[in-house]
Amino acid sequence: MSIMGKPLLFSYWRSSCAWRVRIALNLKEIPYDIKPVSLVKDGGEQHYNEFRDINPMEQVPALQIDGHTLIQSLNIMHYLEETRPQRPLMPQDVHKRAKVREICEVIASGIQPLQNLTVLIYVGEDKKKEWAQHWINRGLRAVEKLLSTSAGKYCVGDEITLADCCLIPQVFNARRFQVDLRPFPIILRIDRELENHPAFRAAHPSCQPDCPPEVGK
Ligand SMILES: O=C(O)/C=C\C(=O)CC(=O)CC(=O)O
Repeated sequence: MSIMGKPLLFSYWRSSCAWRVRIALNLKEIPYDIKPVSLVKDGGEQHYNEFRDINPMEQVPALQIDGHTLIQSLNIMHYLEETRPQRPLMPQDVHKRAKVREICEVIASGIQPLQNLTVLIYVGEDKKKEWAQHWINRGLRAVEKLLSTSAGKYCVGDEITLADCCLIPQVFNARRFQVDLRPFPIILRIDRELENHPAFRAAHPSCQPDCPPEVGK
């Protein structure tokens, strides 16, 4: 694997956290390679010793870049923002910056970890759908409320930011767990706005090298 060459993203096609980073890399037009880590094969390759050395949390994503290995999707996206100023994904205005971080945190700390694979396995097959729906619903209600004052064309104003990188994969997960999205018109509008954006499209699970063929394009 290339430490000093092209960045290498340890990714899984359906991981919403790896997907956030793929969107940011694409928006910034940073060429990168993908090393798929199957979260399901043989109990999960993320638990293998070799991967634990890369990410002790045994999760994707991890990004090898500039001679460093970075973990945690928000950390990685902020690193990209700080080192690759092209196509900024944070606004200039300090209050808008706070709004972007707020929406990212609500999703990355307040929703996604509660419906993560490891948590759903722990919750058990019988309860997992109801559990995921509950926490996604609760979180998206908050996001919709926040967007009612921050959104323009996108989550915060009219420029694409890190908040959009977090929102779109979370909407996919909401659909996956059959959450009724009709109470969230702003979220749905932003999702429609971005679904065909090339950077978002290329990052979509169905366009990943490790997407199972039966899922299709
Ligand atoms: O069923 C699978 O294919 C395994 C894992 C995932 O989708 C990824 C997650 O754990 C959910 C997420 O990223 O929010």
